[in-house]
Amino acid sequence: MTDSHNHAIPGYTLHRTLGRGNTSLVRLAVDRDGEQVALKIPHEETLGNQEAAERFGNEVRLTLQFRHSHVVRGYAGTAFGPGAFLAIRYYPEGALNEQLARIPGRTLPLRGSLRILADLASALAYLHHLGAVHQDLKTHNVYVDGQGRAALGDLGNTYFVAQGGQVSGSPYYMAPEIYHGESSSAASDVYSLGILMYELLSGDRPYQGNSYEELMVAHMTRFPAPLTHLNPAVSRPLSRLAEQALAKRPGERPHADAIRRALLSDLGETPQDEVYEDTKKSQPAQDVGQTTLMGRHGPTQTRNVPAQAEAKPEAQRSAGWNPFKRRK
Ligand SMILES: Nc1ncnc2c1ncn2[C@@H]1O[C@H](COP(=O)(O)OP(=O)(O)OP(=O)(O)O)[C@@H](O)[C@H]1O
Repeated sequence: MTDSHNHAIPGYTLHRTLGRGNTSLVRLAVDRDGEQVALKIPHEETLGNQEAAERFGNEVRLTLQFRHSHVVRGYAGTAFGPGAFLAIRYYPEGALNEQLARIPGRTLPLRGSLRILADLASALAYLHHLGAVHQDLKTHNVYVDGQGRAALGDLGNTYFVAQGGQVSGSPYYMAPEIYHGESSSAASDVYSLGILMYELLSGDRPYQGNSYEELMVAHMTRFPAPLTHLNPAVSRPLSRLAEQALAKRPGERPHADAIRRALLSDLGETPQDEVYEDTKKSQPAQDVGQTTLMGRHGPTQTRNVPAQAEAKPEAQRSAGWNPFKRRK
């Protein structure tokens, strides 16, 4: 597409293209230790657009800052400038939407779905514990490894609630209050998790529409059938929680950790309290003026980068209709 993808990135040997998103090209690469990584390299258009460049910079910093087994692990990165990149764990199967597209009927075995959902609920509980919201939970941003364990990726729209941030989301997964123009919150992430629970456990997203407006009306006014009616293998308590996750009012939704516990119970496991690795909670994205380049074994180098711009008021939704496309 552009030159920005072809420049060398010190320390990496670039191999084939894994995928192309709106923001970046993703290449398979091998690092100095001979390990495979996925390298996200922003498009030239991304670097040339302040808002898009900030979103990429935000993804770099938060991915390197967060430490959780179900958040895609970041190894190294440069947040801004012509050498910007992000090295993350490589998932040979690609994103979950791509994995599902290869399966007849787009349905995983029940235990596989429960495990993925439990891992994602765990990732959300971690972000919410830190005071952050993800804003874009969907199968496109979920990566599953060979053991069937899931990690949440694409932190470009993630922000710390106390700092404020730009509201975003994908129409299929967006909570009613986001359609209303309100701020996102832990509860709006939980709503997206509720949509994903229906998608993975019943085989279909609960709300459909042929336009942004139709989908908005569906999210605001309709109620899906209980999950246990659509898939009798789902327990009643879990089914109830999925319905509560889709409550129209954010205050009526459960916490992500309650959903994690119910999912583990359906897997026949006794849920334990989660213990979090020490994440640099004191460095929310807007305050960080440096990007730390991390090796696999810790920080190796720092570079100055501009601090992120002030949070902007809500922007217009995108003109083109794509129910998976982020609302920016
Ligand atoms: N860690 C990874 N391992 C393997 N493949 C990956 C990985 N990350 C991304 N990909 C591939 O690259 C594609 C594009 O990635 P992604 O959607 O994150 O791009 P983006 O431009 O940053 O995102 P967006 O389109 O939301 O702005 C994915 O659909 C997937 O096929």
